[in-house]
Amino acid sequence: MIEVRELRKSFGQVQALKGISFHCEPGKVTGLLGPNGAGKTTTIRILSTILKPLSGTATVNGFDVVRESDKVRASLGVVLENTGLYRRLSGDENVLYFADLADVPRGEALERMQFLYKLLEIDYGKRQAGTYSKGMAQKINLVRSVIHDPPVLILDEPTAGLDVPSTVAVRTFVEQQKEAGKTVLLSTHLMNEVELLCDYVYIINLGLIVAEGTPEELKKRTQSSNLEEAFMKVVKE
Ligand SMILES: Nc1ncnc2c1ncn2[C@@H]1O[C@H](COP(=O)(O)OP(=O)(O)OP(=O)(O)O)[C@@H](O)[C@H]1O
Repeated sequence: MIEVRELRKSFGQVQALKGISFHCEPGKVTGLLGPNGAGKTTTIRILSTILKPLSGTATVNGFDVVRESDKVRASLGVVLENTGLYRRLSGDENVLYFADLADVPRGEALERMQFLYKLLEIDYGKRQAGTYSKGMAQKINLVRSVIHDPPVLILDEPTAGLDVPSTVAVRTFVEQQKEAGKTVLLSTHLMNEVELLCDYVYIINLGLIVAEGTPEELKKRTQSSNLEEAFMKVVKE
């Protein structure tokens, strides 16, 4: 579960978040959509405890992102476009290093790693991460993000710059996490991704939530034949 209430954040004169509220439920994929500069990354950085809000509250798995940041981090898997893998380590070593940091027993970590490798068709875990293509690295990054089996998963543009097979792998992963009952927050610019994956969507613009609903509701409300059109109408308003 993620609960965000009246979250505000400024960078100097720029009001990146002007009091946004939303929530994400277990077993659902919630989309956070918005044009460039809308405030999506700022929101995700606050939820990941990298940034502190100016005011308002946010909880992840019931823990406050400011007062209980350790518990929030333990509850969270975060996938960013930049994978940040250690290039000199193999994929396996990257994954297991994270498992160690999260105090996951080795047997459990290996079992989970093998399950996810199979799901994502990873057969290159023994190779140095520095030799991976972007898609290969992102798939290892997905495994690493959930090796501690967190109840909440946040993905920021997880398919940016990936080819079709890698994009499909990311989607398979998101669907599996949803089926496993995880709370998933997905930030993306890709409307077909939203249509395929998201149960509920919040559209953010200029630091405010300007619309919310299921993809179907948003299309209906804006009398649009597709989500891209609905998005454009909402953002222009
Ligand atoms: N560290 C920072 N210093 C100054 N301004 C910032 C900083 N981080 C974000 N901003 C500003 O805050 C606003 C929201 O930015 P944010 O990165 O959250 O948007 P976004 O929705 O993630 O955009 P994109 O889709 O381009 O990634 C923008 O006006 C941005 O320029």
